[in-house]
Amino acid sequence: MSLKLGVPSKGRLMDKTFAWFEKRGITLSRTGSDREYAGRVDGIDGVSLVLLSAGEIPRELAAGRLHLGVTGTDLVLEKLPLWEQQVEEIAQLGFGQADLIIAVPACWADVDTLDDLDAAAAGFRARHGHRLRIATKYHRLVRDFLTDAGVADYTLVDSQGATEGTVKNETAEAIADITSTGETLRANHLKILSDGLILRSQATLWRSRVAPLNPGDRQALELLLDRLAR
Ligand SMILES: Nc1ncnc2c1ncn2[C@@H]1O[C@H](COP(=O)(O)OP(=O)(O)OP(=O)(O)O)[C@@H](O)[C@H]1O
Ligand SMILES: O=P(O)(O)OC[C@H]1O[C@H](OP(=O)(O)OP(=O)(O)O)[C@H](O)[C@@H]1O
Repeated sequence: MSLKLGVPSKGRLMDKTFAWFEKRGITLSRTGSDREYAGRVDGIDGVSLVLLSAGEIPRELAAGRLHLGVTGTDLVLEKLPLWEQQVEEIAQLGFGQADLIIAVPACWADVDTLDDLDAAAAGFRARHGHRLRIATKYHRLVRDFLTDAGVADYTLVDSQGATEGTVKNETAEAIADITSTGETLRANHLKILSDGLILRSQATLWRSRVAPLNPGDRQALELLLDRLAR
């Protein structure tokens, strides 16, 4: 057995995570072919690298199959309702910053706030006979946020990618998604509600509170955390 560290298997989070560990004297690398999801850890003993989807890391930490994992705050809070009992935040890594927001068509001149959205939703239902649709993959976070804001007359439609396109494609009237530069929103003629910020997210190193640790794992964990804290 060894201490299992989960890291996103591709894209911006993987590269920046590798660089973050490298700066602290721990080399993470992919081994084998480009398509083989195998990796290794150099610079510390007793730690193995698990490459997997950023979206699956919260579940693996909560199930205790990973001891440590790097993924965004947004994904942990969305996927783990009891996240504080299941994982502990070890370090915010200073990259992968993105805001989870609610956006509507830029041409909706009368809708700039959540109250406006609430009013528009009631009018929409009266006119169209069905509820205003909000496309998102962040179902739990969006529902909780809108409940707190007193917005009720809407329905969520699932969108696992290219969410900003759903409005043009007429499968939703509004969206809730992450934005970083804002370019995707602008390109799709959407505007953020002035009070529509649900969450600020960034890549974070998490520790599972439930993963079993044998004495060797415990030693490796202490050593690793000590190295990362320097
Ligand atoms: N444009 C962006 N800028 C910065 N961070 C982003 C951006 N888009 C996504 N992220 C962050 O990256 C993390 C992974 O996002 P996402 O689930 O979209 O991954 P993915 O690349 O689609 O990977 P996978 O499909 O394998 O899960 C999330 O925590 C998210 O907040
Ligand atoms: O504000 P911006 O800098 O334009 O970035 C925001 C975009 O980045 C993410 O998409 P990603 O590239 O992960 O693709 P996806 O649509 O498949 O989620 C996110 O879902 C937005 O669409």
